[in-house]
Amino acid sequence: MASNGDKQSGTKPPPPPSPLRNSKFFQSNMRILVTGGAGFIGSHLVDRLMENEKNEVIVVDNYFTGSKDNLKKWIGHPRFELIRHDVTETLLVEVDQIYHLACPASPIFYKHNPVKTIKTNVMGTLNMLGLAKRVGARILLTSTSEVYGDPLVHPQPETYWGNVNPIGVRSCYDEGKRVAETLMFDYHRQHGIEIRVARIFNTYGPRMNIDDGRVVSNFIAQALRDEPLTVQAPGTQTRSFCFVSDMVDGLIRLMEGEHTGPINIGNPGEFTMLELAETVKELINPKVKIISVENTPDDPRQRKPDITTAMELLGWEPKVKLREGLPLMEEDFRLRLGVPKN
Ligand SMILES: O=C(O)[C@H]1O[C@H](OP(=O)(O)OP(=O)(O)OC[C@H]2O[C@@H](n3ccc(=O)[nH]c3=O)[C@H](O)[C@@H]2O)[C@H](O)[C@@H](O)[C@@H]1O
Repeated sequence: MASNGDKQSGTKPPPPPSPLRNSKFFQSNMRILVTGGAGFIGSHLVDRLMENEKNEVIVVDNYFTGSKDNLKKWIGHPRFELIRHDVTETLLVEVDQIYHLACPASPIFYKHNPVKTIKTNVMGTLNMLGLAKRVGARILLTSTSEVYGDPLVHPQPETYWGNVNPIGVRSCYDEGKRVAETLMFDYHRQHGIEIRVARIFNTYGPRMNIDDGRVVSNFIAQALRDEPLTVQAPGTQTRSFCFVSDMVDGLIRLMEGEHTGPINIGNPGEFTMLELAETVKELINPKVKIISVENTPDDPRQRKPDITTAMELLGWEPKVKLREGLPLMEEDFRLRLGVPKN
């Protein structure tokens, strides 16, 4: 299919991996770099990668939205290394795989410093591609469903080119990720880099920043604090929420598989924001009020992944339903907010 650029003609063979890989005398582990590894999805990915004793994991993070707390169980582990580093600067490390996640992902954070957000997407991705080229590593970019903008096609397949405002307040993120995808495919075609591109749809789970402004974290924190659930108008806008363990499973399958992507990774269960608020109210705090508040510009009106490609090429589909995932996140938020269950 057209969206799987690995079949393109004219692609150069990939740069050779380190000679140590073929050494008869030295059996080294697989070295994996995770940028943004102290963040929400990144830290869950690190947990999964560390479970495999053949992996050494290097995390780089600038801690803008990530936190060392998310990785505390690995600090000091002989197969783990944590580096404070901003991906807009070059990085020289010897690795076999790069999971490139670094970028603020919550709208309030990425809009806080839009110039830095687009620099992270453009220069950060260029730097990681430069590294992949130098050391012959395979690189996976976590792109986003935001590349579809306010989609006119529903659900969104990878072949849809999107409906994005290039000069809006979300563009630093949406267009930033679109350029990052372009860079990935240009490096693949021009330099033979082994690439993987995932388009992540809204993801939730334990370790999300409590006050990061995203809808699931907002509603759960509000329900636990006995504050009204703030549904941004009109409330009929939809999203599809993927539990973080499913997301990590999809990312690893993509990295280990044979397809460049882009591939949508998300849960096709679609909910309006009003439905989500009602579900959180029912599951967590039936006494809480639901109120309507003003929305922000360019908010996509509907979003749902078409995951046919992920099912066919990766044998992947999400397992955790929203009603199963919300209580797991509630448990984590209760611990962090100090609100015990009655
Ligand atoms: O996962 C994705 O695909 C992308 O979605 C997010 O963007 P968005 O879907 O707008 O995420 P939220 O800020 O959680 O908003 C979702 C919906 O909930 C609504 N919302 C948000 C917060 C709130 O308190 N109440 C509320 O009704 C928003 O208006 C929006 O319609 C972020 O841009 C990225 O994390 C990510 O790449």
